[in-house]
Amino acid sequence: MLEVEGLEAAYGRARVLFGIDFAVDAGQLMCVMGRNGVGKTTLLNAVMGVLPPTAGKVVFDGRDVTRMKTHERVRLGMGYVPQGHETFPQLTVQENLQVTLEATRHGDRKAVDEALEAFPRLVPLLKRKAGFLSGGQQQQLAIARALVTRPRMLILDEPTEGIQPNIVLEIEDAIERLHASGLAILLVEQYLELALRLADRFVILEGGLVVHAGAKDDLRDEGVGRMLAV
Ligand SMILES: Nc1ncnc2c1ncn2[C@@H]1O[C@H](COP(=O)(O)OP(=O)(O)OP(=O)(O)O)[C@@H](O)[C@H]1O
Repeated sequence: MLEVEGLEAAYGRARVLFGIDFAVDAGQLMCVMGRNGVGKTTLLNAVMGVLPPTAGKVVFDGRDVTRMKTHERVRLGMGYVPQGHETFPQLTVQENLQVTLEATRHGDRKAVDEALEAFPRLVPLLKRKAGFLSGGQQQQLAIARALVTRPRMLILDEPTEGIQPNIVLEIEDAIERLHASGLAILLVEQYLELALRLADRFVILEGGLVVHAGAKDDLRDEGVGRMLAV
């Protein structure tokens, strides 16, 4: 469903990705792991066209999307939730979802209800401004907004980072349910326990390269722990 081939990216002259290869099959949950600063966020930004790659290819559902704009990729079914749970702080929860719906091509109002089913905690907060939500609630809203676009693949950058523990569990449960419902997911996650719970497959980045890749059970290898240890 998603193929990333020889992907390279840079900030000005500073090269960050040096030829990344991996693929995510339909319905699969792929976890991108690695220590701070190895290029995980850069990889997602390059996959989504937020940072145009300097070399390589991104293919989604058989279409080469490497040169497409981010919004065109979203229309094709790539739902992106960047790091830092971005929402419109001055708009209410309802308005945040509505604005996203209006930007979609399908325009089906039921998509808002479906997104809220994934995050029922947001229902009593519909009239509250997003800026007044807790970090965890904002993250739920950010994922719900991506769901309103009816993605075929959800791309999540450290969705539980810096979030209070009781909501972390809710977010993990929601990701697990979305995955169980057949949605493909590309998840950046630093923590081994979470990857062990959710991932089908994983890649570990180091210095802008994939240094290890495998199936969930390979995450128990001793060497993997060393690659992730700070
Ligand atoms: N906007 C930017 N301009 C210049 N350099 C950047 C920029 N964003 C990131 N970098 C650098 O690129 C490298 C990879 O950063 P990136 O954020 O992709 O790593 P990461 O693995 O996602 O780390 P973290 O887990 O801390 O988010 C780092 O050396 C970082 O300093």
